[in-house]
Amino acid sequence: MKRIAVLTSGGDAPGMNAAIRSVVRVGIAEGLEVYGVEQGYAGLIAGRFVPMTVRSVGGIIGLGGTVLGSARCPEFRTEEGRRKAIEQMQAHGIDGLVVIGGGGSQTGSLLLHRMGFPVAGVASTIDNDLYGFDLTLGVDTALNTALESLDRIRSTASSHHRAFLVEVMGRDCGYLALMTALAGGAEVVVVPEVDVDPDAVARELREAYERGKSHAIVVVAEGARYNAAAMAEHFRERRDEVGFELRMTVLGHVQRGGTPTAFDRLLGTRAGAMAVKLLVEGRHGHIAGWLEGKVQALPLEEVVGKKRPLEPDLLSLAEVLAQ
Ligand SMILES: Nc1ncnc2c1ncn2[C@@H]1O[C@H](COP(=O)(O)OP(=O)(O)O)[C@@H](O)[C@H]1O
Ligand SMILES: O=P(O)(O)OC[C@H]1O[C@](O)(COP(=O)(O)O)[C@@H](O)[C@@H]1O
Ligand SMILES: [Mg+2]
Repeated sequence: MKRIAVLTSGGDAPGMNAAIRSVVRVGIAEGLEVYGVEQGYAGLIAGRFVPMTVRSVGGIIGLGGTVLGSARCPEFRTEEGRRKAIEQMQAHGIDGLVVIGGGGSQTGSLLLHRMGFPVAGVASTIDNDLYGFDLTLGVDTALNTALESLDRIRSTASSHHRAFLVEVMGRDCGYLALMTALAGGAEVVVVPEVDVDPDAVARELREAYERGKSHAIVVVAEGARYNAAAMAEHFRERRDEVGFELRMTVLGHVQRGGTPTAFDRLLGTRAGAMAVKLLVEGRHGHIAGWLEGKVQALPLEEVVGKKRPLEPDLLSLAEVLAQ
């Protein structure tokens, strides 16, 4: 292997820049030429390769987002699109690819691997929905950001004796919501993995009100059957059942931006380094991520296409603690 490329794909995640920096510098230290691909798979298909030097990644370790840019690329979902991507890499003499991204991106990288192109992944998404890993790159920062917002909401909720519906990201995975609720001391958490009746949520709020709580926080995952807006709409005509006056905050992309935590910088750094080693050592079709207290590689075949379960114990713990 002489020349590798690195791209970031899907929703950006804090720590991606640390991973890019690590891929570039470890790759160069291994004697490889390293190219960055702009805008994820869209840039791969269009041949947007930029030669990287040790200097091109100077000063980026603490930056949120991704200096390479990211994209969602429908064309890459087609075999034709993936063939074009491989042709572009061959035309540029690239013989290995590091894909920094989440479940969708790694589905794409597995398909490249099956087409015979050497790939290595870095498990990266704020959703923490990748099967097989304990934590993906960006989750720690996103969780801390959501938590900071929740703390701010709680103080104003308490002053006004209100209940808040706080919606957090995670696509169809409830991990961020559950952990935000647990770490933020929320009264109720609503995740996509459990079908929650909004009337049951109203009852819980009412009980909290009658117990004399000064506020109540419901953390709602965006992918739940009733997201925050749907839940608020459901409660609109039932204010008396809830007790508290109600407000809603959708945290949205705030959770995806900002400076990566120490954990995410270190995870990006170590997983990026491992991805390069995987390519160099010929362990193609693997993905590096955080598992059991260290960075480990798993075969993409074992990771892609499976659903990461939520820990049921933590769901019941959140319920017990919400007294
Ligand atoms: N089933 C698939 N087959 C091929 N490529 C895919 C597939 N799913 C996603 N991708 C590619 O990966 C990109 C990012 O996926 P997405 O699900 O949006 O983000 P993430 O990788 O963060 O989960 C998509 O825009 C598409 O180009
Ligand atoms: O940025 P967009 O395109 O609005 O997408 C929002 C989605 O991206 C995420 O922030 C991250 O998801 P991915 O890591 O799968 O890209 C989800 O939590 C959210 O549902
Ligand atoms: Mg995803």
